[in-house]
Amino acid sequence: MSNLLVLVRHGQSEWNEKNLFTGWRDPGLTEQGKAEAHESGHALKEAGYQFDVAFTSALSRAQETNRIILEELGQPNLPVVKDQALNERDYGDLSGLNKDDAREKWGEEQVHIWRRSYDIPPPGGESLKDTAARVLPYFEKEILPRVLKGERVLVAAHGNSLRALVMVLDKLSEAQIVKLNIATGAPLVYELDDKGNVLSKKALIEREAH
Ligand SMILES: O=C(O)[C@@H](CO)OP(=O)(O)O
Repeated sequence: MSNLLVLVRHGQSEWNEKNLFTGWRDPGLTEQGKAEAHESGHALKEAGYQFDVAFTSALSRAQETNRIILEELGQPNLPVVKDQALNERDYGDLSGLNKDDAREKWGEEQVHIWRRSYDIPPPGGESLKDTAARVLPYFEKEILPRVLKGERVLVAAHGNSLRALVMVLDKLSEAQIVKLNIATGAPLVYELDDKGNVLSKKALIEREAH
């Protein structure tokens, strides 16, 4: 298949499990998170996918997920490009706080706005729009040209850096992006035409997103 782009969010992290805002903090994967990464790699292998290059962020949970997937695919030595442009959104002052405690303090609606709105940043952190302003130029300069050359590309990143990408690929509005959650360890397989438009999209694993 030509023009293959697979996006995958890292498996469950230790802070996902503890329900803490994470952002640019760097916890590792839980056992469940590692299992989700293995499952992703296995599903990609079963579906016959192989890659020419993988991109990931500067954070361990995405790098570890990427490593496990490549191991499952039998491609442990694939070139991997790591860049902080693909990092999770910076959660600013919320980083390290418990999400339920934050709801009690600021209210359910305010916390949902910080987590899922397009252009309202959490205090001291990045909105999705801010995140997109670093993810998209990186995608357009470093990732998309390689996809369009026919290289098969895997991107292992984060809930919100991937929401920024999916928003553009799926042509979602600011209202639609509020409702989009990306599940951990569940590859999204895109086939793009030679201009970068989406020809097909499928989720290889159905998992509930939180
Ligand atoms: O804490 C975070 O960094 C992210 C991803 O786990 O959380 P949220 O889903 O609230 O954007």
